[in-house]
Amino acid sequence: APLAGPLAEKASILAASGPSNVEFNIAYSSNRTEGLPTTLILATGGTIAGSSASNLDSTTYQAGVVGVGQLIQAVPELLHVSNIDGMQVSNIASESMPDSVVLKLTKLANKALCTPNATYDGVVITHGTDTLEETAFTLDVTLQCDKPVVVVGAMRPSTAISADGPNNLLQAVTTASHPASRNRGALIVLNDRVCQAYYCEKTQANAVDTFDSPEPGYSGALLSDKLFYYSSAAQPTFKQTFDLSNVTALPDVDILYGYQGTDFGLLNATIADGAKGTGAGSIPAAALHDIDAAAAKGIPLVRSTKINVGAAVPGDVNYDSMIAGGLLNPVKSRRLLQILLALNKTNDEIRNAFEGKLKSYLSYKPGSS
Ligand SMILES: NC(=O)C[C@H](N)C(=O)O
Repeated sequence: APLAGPLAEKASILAASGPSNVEFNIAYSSNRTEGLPTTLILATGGTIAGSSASNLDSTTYQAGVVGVGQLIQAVPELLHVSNIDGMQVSNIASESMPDSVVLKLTKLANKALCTPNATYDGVVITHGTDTLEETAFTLDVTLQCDKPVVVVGAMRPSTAISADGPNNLLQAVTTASHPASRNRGALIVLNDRVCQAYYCEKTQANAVDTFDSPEPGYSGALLSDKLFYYSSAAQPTFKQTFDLSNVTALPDVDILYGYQGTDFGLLNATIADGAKGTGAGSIPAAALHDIDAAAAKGIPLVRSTKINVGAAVPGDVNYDSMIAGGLLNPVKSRRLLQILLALNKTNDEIRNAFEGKLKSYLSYKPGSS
């Protein structure tokens, strides 16, 4: 049925924000202070822009209500740190974030930061937290220069007692406009921590202390309003970057979740429905026949672990028709597979992009160079 009411309005915002339209449509521009860096805020919605009639409500509010100008003006301290422009890219809960808007975000960020006459020093993306790691990962592997993109959200809506959005936004702009943030790819900043987008995940559904990358750890932190990093700039070992400037759409890739009693009829259904690739974890033996058949048709299948921490390791003979996602969780594996398919990579190139570097570590022989 056609959408009605507020949802119809949101759907029309999304329709207007297709990837071919990557002009800066600046809704808010601060007075310029000479000598300060300049940050572009790309607002997409989420709880950071959420609102509720009750200041006690942190769970059943409406996400994606407050506009970018209001978000910025609620934190005048931002203007002591950076000159600010703000653009409203969408205003939705992140569980409704379409691939087209994520593709648009990466194009806007690259245009703002990486073109020869780029005037911005950093980009901040305000985003719902439920799928924030997917957008942040996509930005991380598609950014074409060493300037920072910082993705930020909030766990409490703007109307809540002790809303976390304003301070998170200030910390995000502080991070995006700081020279020490260069050459670190995309970063996620919430709750006084700076986390590398490649590894960072949402780990708690409700609490403000939720984004973490438990094994690699945080890159930096904010003490009051001051940023520091634990180490000099470094990129994740397994990260590769890709140029999406000529890509107009990301292909369909579905995720199938493995559990006791998994119905792998879904695998065939999703392929029949046009999926160009799928992801899964360790696989029930009963599904292997269908998996091998799908792989034989040339459909790349990536298996990645649903456990937050750890790796799907290449070289497992039980699953040799599948590609191992390594350290990437299912949603990040999906994004990487979409990007590789959008760039028309062959299945061997896709396998190599997922497995190559981890395999070279696993095949290391002491004494070899
Ligand atoms: N805290 C949040 O932002 C959750 C919200 N459902 C969203 O992702 O948009």
